[in-house]
Amino acid sequence: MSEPIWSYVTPGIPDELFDRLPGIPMSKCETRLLIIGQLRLKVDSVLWDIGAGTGTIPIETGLLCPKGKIVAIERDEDVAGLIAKNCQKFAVNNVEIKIGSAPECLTSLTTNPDRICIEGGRSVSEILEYCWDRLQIDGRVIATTNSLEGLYAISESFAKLQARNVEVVQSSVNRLETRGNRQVFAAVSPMFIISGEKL
Ligand SMILES: C[S@@+](CC[C@H](N)C(=O)[O-])C[C@H]1O[C@@H](n2cnc3c(N)ncnc32)[C@H](O)[C@@H]1O
Repeated sequence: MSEPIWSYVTPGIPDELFDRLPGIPMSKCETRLLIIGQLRLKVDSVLWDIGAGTGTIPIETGLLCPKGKIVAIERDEDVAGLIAKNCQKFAVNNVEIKIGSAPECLTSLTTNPDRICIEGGRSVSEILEYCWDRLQIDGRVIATTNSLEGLYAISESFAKLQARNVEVVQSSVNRLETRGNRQVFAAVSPMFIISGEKL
C-alpha cells in the first residue's frame, strides 16, 4: 500500500491537495484551522459535520481523532461523492457520509454527537435547534457564517438555547500572492466562527 498523502500529525492540509468540484466552496486552510481549534476535539469524539462540502473538516478531524467517528452530512449527491473520493485519497476510514438535507436527515443518525460543526444551510436556526437536542451534555457546537444576518441568526439561537461559554471570532487572514510582476497580500474570505457549549 502506498503512503497516505498526508502523514503529518498537525492539521492544516494545503487547499490544493483536496480534489475539488467546480463551484463547490471549501473552507480555506487557515479558516479550517480556527474551526478545528474551536471544536476542541477528543480522541474519541463523535462529530457531525453538517454541510460538509468538499470534506476538508471530516478529513482533518478523522485524522486527528483516530478513535472517533465523523459523520459528514451533505445534501448534494455529487458533492457527497467528492467527500468519499477525498477520504480515499487521504486514507481516512472513520468518516460516514450521510446524504440528505439537515435537519430532516439527522433523525436517522442513531449516535448522539459530542461535537457538531454547522457549515451549510439557510435554515441554520432550525438546524441548530434540532442539533441542540441531540448534542451530548458537555458537548460543543460550532457554526460558521460570512454574513451579518447569519451571525445574528446563530447568536439569537444560541441565546434561545441558553448555550454556555459562547464565543465569536472572525478570521482575518491575508496570503501573499503573485500577480503579474508584483507580490501582493490577498484576503482569505473572512468568516465568523461562533461556538457554544451545552452544560
Ligand atoms: C460552505 S460549503 C462547506 C465547505 C466545507 N467546509 C469544505 O471545506 O469543503 C456548504 C455545503 O453545505 C451543503 N448544504 C447546505 N445546506 C445543507 C443542508 N441543509 N443539509 C446538508 N447539506 C447542506 C451544500 O451543498 C455545500 O456543499
